[in-house]
Amino acid sequence: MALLQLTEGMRLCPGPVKAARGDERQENPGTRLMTWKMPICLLVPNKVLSENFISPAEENTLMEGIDEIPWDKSQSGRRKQNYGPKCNFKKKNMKAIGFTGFPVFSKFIQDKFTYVDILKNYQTIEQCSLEYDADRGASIDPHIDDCWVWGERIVTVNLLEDSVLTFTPYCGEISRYNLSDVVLYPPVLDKNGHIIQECTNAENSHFIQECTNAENSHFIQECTNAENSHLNIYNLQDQEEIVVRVPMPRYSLLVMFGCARYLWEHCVLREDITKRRVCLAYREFTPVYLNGGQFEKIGQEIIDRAQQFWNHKTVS
Ligand SMILES: O=C(O)CCC(=O)C(=O)O
Ligand SMILES: [Fe+2]
Repeated sequence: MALLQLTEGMRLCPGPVKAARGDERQENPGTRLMTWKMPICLLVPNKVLSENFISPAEENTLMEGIDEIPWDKSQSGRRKQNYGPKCNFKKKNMKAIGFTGFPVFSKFIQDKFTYVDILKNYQTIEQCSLEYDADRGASIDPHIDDCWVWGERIVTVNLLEDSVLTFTPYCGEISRYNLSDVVLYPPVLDKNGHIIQECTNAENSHFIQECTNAENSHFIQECTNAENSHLNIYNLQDQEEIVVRVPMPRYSLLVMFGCARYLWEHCVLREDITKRRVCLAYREFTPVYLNGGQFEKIGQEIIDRAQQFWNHKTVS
């Protein structure tokens, strides 16, 4: 399956996020935020997108199943269906109880992950359907997905309409989002998006120590040094004014990792929901929950549950 490295279609927007969200649209209600007058292509390393990951027929199958399951209300006008362990990110507490795996109609998506190089050894431990309805003004605020339990590769499959993931550099506290935990475990992918083999070799009991050496690990240092960081190209004074717009076409798969995962916050703006968008979001464990990791035991219990698939028509 072909994977496109996303270098085009990203826009460096001159101006604060607030202006990007509202002002320009009010002046020009017909224009989309993507059509900036002075687009500058910005290579954000470590974001990969596979277009047409699923077919229209597969989307139909998914949506039929999804809409037969009740939705839960979520924040910012979203609705969700969440399958995974219960996590308290502040207390760093995780419970397997209540997690019974995933709806069987969505299994083919996880099966397809096997053919994506960048998703080698990807074991989903959380799958979440998210619905954004324009009538409810749905959006998701800028954030970084938790770094204590959720691993490097965050995957989304995009359904029903094209949308955009908007990135802004994160300049806040390292304690937020449990970002400080990132240095405690090895990266899964190098900066070119290649799997770091030694780190996924379960037989190598010292893999954590090996891979947390200065050369391989510590994304935060690695990505902010002059050589690797594309942020530095622009010699940013006001980092909060940088906005990168990443298209998420309908039917596509998007994998966020490395710098895009740890150094940028991402959000979906209300303006980028035309009618109704649904996405499936997938998460894997951080290495401390995997083979040889400190919390392998609870990790294995959850992985056993994550390998179950149930029929929503026969299970209540
Ligand atoms: O809707 C999306 O594509 C992003 C969702 C997201 O960022 C999240 O669930 O953490
Ligand atoms: Fe997220």
